[in-house]
Amino acid sequence: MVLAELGNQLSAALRNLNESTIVNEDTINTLLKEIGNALSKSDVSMSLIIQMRKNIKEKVKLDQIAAGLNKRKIIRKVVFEELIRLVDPGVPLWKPVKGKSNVVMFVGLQGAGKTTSVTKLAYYYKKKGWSTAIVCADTFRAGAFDQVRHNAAKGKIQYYGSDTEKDPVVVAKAGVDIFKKEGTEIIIVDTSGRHKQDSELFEEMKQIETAVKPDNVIFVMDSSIGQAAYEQATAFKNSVKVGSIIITKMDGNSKGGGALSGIAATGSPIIFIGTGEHLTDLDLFDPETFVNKLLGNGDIKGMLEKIKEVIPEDSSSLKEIAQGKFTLRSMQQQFQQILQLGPIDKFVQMIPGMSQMPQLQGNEGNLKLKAYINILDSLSDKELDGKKPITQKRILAIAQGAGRHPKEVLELLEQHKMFEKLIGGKVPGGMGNMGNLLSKGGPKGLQQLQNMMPPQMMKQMNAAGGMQGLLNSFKNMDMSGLAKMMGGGGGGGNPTAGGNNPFAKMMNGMGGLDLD
Ligand SMILES: Nc1nc2c(ncn2[C@@H]2O[C@H](COP(=O)(O)OP(=O)(O)OP(=O)(O)O)[C@@H](O)[C@H]2O)c(=O)[nH]1
Repeated sequence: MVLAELGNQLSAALRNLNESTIVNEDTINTLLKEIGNALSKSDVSMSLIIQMRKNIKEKVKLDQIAAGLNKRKIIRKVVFEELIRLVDPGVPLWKPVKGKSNVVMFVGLQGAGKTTSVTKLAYYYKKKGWSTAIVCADTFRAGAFDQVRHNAAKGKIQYYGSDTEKDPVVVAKAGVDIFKKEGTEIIIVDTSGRHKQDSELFEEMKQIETAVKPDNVIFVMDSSIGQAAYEQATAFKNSVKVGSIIITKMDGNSKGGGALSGIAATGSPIIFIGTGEHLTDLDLFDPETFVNKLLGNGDIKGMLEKIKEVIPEDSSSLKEIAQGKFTLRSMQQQFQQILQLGPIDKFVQMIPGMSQMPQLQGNEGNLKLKAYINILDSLSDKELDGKKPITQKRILAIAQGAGRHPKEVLELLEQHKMFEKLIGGKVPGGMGNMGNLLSKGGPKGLQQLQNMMPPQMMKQMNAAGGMQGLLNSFKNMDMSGLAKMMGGGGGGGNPTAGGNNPFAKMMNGMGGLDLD
């Protein structure tokens, strides 16, 4: 993950603060030094670091903190606020207006990820019910229009471009006019990549801006840009009215701090981050969530949003779950929905403390899920609905039909039995009531789910058996181990172990949702 190293070092600095026996000026100076070093190693510009250290110093006045107040907590809060300030210039986010044409122009350095992000953004709004279109005004790079054509086709998005017209201003204006006339709500203009030194290309960019009068100019920045970020971003800001930022390739391993300096240079807020090459690899940016993830505190908000996106409130499997039933068909439906969450590894990273686990790279969870879906697809309707038992002979036939090992079929059936028990409320501390929450309440139910999460989640997670075991459970889709570890009691363990532990309940609840 980009900025992972920075996150580790900042977390370590804050841990040192927690572990220090006394808190005095020396403690603060040491902390500031460690934070400064971490930021500097990640390519954050020196002027930003100096400013941040000054701000922290000014806000933390040890001699003015009343006796009895927790100094460490106050310092941590100030550091957190200042980290947020690094990624949040405090400017309101641009929001398109429904029912009118909103023109968005993309600018950025060559290869920053503009064309990819243009399609992702168009797709994002399309999925939310907006009419969207792409205009390719990159007449400079050979193949740019083909790339737009190809990407747009993938997302079934309207597009405009020209194979013959060489003047990008003409193409941009013509495309925007056409889509405006059609009443398209989001019209995104992709422009060619340019470098600070390309004065001609910068002039051309200004002309496109004048011609299409964008409601928002989005500056696309590659997270690996490094120290050059500030200067480059300033050059763009001085030429066109940069209103928002998208940082791309956040799924990579770059240091990432340079991009943070780019934010300061433009004074514009980040609206999205690119987290992969696929159409859906675009995440809304929320400064607080970002810093929480950076410090390994997880992203519960994002996790709930994702669940809300893929599990419809009227899902028949949720209705069944609410009634304490869980058939293999429900399991099949839920697995399919979970796959829509994207890579499971990414999802798991939203859980506190797991964002920086190197073991989470890869796609094993999804492969397992797909294997299970293959097996479930080989079942007959009666078997899926629990109207016919699955015999030994059938297990062999199902395995053959799905192209999987019979052991995996057995494993799946065992998992199903365990979920069935949990959902049926046969396991104390199980998820009987979770199905209700989610199926009846929809988003409200999710809110309740969120409320059930204890603040000391991380502590409990560690106390409950350690990260590695938990991680393995996630990766192996082994809910029984996970439930046991959380004190829940699935899969033949002590069924009463869950007690009133809310975290155990939550994990059991997730078991019912097949999030693992
Ligand atoms: N891993 C990853 N790759 C990305 C992301 N965004 C873009 N890319 C890749 O980055 C490369 C360049 O992306 P483009 O969208 O072509 O970049 P561009 O800014 O339009 O390029 P020019 O038109 O030449 O300026 C492509 O290989 C993309 O697949 C991202 O968020 N993550």
